[in-house]
Amino acid sequence: MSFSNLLNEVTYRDQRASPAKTNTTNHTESRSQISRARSYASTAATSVSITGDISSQLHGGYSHPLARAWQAERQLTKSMLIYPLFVTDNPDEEESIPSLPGQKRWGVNKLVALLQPLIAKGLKSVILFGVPLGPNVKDTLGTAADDPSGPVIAAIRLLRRAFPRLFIVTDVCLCEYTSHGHCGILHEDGTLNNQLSVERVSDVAMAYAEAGAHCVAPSDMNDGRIRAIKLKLIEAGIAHRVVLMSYAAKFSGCLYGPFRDAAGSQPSFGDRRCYQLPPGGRGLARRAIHRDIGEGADIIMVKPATQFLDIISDAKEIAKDMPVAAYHVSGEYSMIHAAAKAGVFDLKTMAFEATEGILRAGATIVVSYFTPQFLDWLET
Ligand SMILES: NCc1[nH]cc(CCC(=O)O)c1CC(=O)O
Ligand SMILES: [Zn+2]
Ligand SMILES: [Zn+2]
Repeated sequence: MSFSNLLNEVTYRDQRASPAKTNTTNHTESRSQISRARSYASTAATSVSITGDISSQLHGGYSHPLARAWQAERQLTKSMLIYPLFVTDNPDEEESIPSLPGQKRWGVNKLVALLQPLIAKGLKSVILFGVPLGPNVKDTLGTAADDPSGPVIAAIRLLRRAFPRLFIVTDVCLCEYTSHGHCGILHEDGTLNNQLSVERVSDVAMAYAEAGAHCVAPSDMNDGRIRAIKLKLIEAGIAHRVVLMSYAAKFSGCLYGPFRDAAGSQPSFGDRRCYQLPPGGRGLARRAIHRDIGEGADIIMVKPATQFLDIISDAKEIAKDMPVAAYHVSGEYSMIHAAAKAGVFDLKTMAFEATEGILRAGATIVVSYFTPQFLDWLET
C-alpha cells in the first residue's frame, strides 16, 4: 500500500469512527463518500480528523492496574509509615485498649517480641508514648517524663540495641505525666505558663535525644518550643543527629479520645482549646507552620489527618522543601474499625482510601495505627 493510500485509509476509518459523522453517513459506504474522504485527505494531509471528541476519552489511561498506579503522584510504601507504641512503666504489661482495637499498652520487656516480626516485614519506624501507671507518678511538673528509668528512655535504649536500623521517634509532651493532664506547667488560674512549659518540654526532648532517639516530636503546642529544643540540641552538640518533627498544625477536638484512654492523659479539668488549634483555623495553621519552619523544624506534621486534608495541602505548599507528616489519629482509626465492624465497609479498603487521601493531599510520612496491617497488605 502506498503512503497516500494508507493516508486515505486512515482518514476514512477515522471519520467512520466519529459518532457525528457515522450518524450523518448512516453506514452507506458509497463511492462518493470515499472519494470525498480522499479529496479531504489530499487537501489536509496532516489532519487525521482531530475533533473535540478525543478529550472525552479518559478510560484508556487507567484501564490497566499499572496504568492506574501511574495516576498517583505518590504511592504508599512501608518506609512512609510510623507505628505508634504505648510503653508503660510496668515492664511485663500487655494490656488491650478497648477504644483502640488491636492496640495495646506494652511493658518494655514485651517490645522485642512485638517488633521482631514487624521489622522482618519491613517496619522502619516507631513513635513512642510513655504511659506511667504506677501510683503517685504524676505531679504538676510532669517530672516522670524524663525519668532516666522511665518507660520511654528505657525503650529508646533497648530498641537502639535490639534493632540498630529502626528509626525511633519520641512524642514529647507532659500530659501523660502531669497530675492535671495538661500539656505543660500551669499558672494558678489553670492557664498554661508558656515560659516554664517550654523550658520543661525542651528538657524532656533533650533527655530523649541524649538517650538515643533519632527524632523528637513535641506535641504540646506551647509557643516557641521548636526554637527552644533546636537551640538546646545545638548547644549539646547533637543537632546534627536529631530530627526535629513539629506537630505544627495540631487541632483540638474529639478525635484524640481513644489515645487519651490509652495514655491516661485526659485533662482533669477544662480542655486543650487554648493551645491546640481551633478546627476552623486554617489561617492560624498556616501561621503556625511558617512559625515552626522559622524556628528550626525539620519536618512539619498535621493532625488529625482526614478531617484536615486542606491543611496537609497547605503544609505541602508552605513547607515545600521539607517532608510533611500527617498523624492519622486514634479517633480516625477507631471510627474505621467501628464502621467496618458494623458492616458499613471493608476495613482494608477504607484504610487504603484514607491513607491514600492523606498522601494525595501532600504528606509523605504517615503516623498510623494501621501500620502492622499495611506491612501485610503492601507488597514488598
Ligand atoms: N499531647 C500528646 C498527644 N500526642 C499525640 C496525641 C494524639 C494521638 C492520637 O489521638 O492518636 C496526643 C493527645 C492529645 O493531644 O491530647
Ligand atoms: Zn499533651
Ligand atoms: Zn503566662
